[in-house]
Amino acid sequence: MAEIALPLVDLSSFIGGDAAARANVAREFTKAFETVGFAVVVGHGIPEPLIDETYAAMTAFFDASFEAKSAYTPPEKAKGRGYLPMGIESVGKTLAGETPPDLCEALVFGAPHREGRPGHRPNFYPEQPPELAGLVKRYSAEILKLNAHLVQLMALALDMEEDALDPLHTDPALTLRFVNYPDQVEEPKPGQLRYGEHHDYGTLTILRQDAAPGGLEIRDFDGVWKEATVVPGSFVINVGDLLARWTNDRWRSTLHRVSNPPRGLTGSTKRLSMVAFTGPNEDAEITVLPTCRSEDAPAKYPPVKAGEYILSKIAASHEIKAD
Ligand SMILES: O=C(O)CCC(=O)C(=O)O
Ligand SMILES: [Fe+2]
Repeated sequence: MAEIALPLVDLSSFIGGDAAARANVAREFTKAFETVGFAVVVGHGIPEPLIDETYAAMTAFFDASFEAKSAYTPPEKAKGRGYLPMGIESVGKTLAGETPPDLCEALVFGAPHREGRPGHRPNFYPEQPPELAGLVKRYSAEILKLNAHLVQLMALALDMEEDALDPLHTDPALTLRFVNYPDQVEEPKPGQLRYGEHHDYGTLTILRQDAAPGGLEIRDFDGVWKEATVVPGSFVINVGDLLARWTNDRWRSTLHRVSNPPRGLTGSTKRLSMVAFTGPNEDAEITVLPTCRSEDAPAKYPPVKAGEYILSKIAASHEIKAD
């Protein structure tokens, strides 16, 4: 499998830099998303100890028994919150037809910053390990801070004033998905992957991956699957369908998947990812940006409401069988 080094962007000179430094980062950002649809960011400002502690708490949660974890599966068996055991999701389904279930289990939290508000379904916080709930809330708050920088970087990178998109992100969408990909004792079925090929749905996805074998692969321009190299201390950021649409496909929502580890490494291939899917305010109207259309390249998409668009994508392709 060929490897691809994703374009590396150092955010520290955006977060703390002057106008010239910020413009430079914006140029790198747009180049990455116009070509690969993915970037690796360092200098992101999220404290490494918090990331490590959250990772360790999630490892402890997934190491618990199936019975203990299942106490946090919501009755509706939908993807938006709680514990999702292995066997009920097959993300590649709509693209590749009926495919065997993905070889992962997940713990999902919907927008912790909206908790307690009318209409917000409560999240399920495991009681063990006891530090997990607090860590999820702190991690979520840090991701939101980073996202606020990324929203400004996005605006600048798309040739707007850097605060142009702020009003659409006063209460941003956020889903946190912690995913455990167990060591594969049994050989996967034909066509079965850790996580099947898919696009993300929102604007930017912010992913912390570890260095376990059997990792992220992206489909490059040439149609060839390539393994993304892992940069310690970084986040992988990629463009989702809503953002591609917003930019009239100037930025790419690139197909990606998580591969199975080599059989020869069985015994040491457990992988844990921490994924944050972000989006604008639920009621934001997403109309192709004026800087991404022209007389020669008119808008390809009618306006949509951000929240409705993401929900319809989830409903269409992540349909889950209730038993
Ligand atoms: O675990 C990973 O590296 C990627 C997961 C992913 O693509 C997703 O959750 O959408
Ligand atoms: Fe993804």
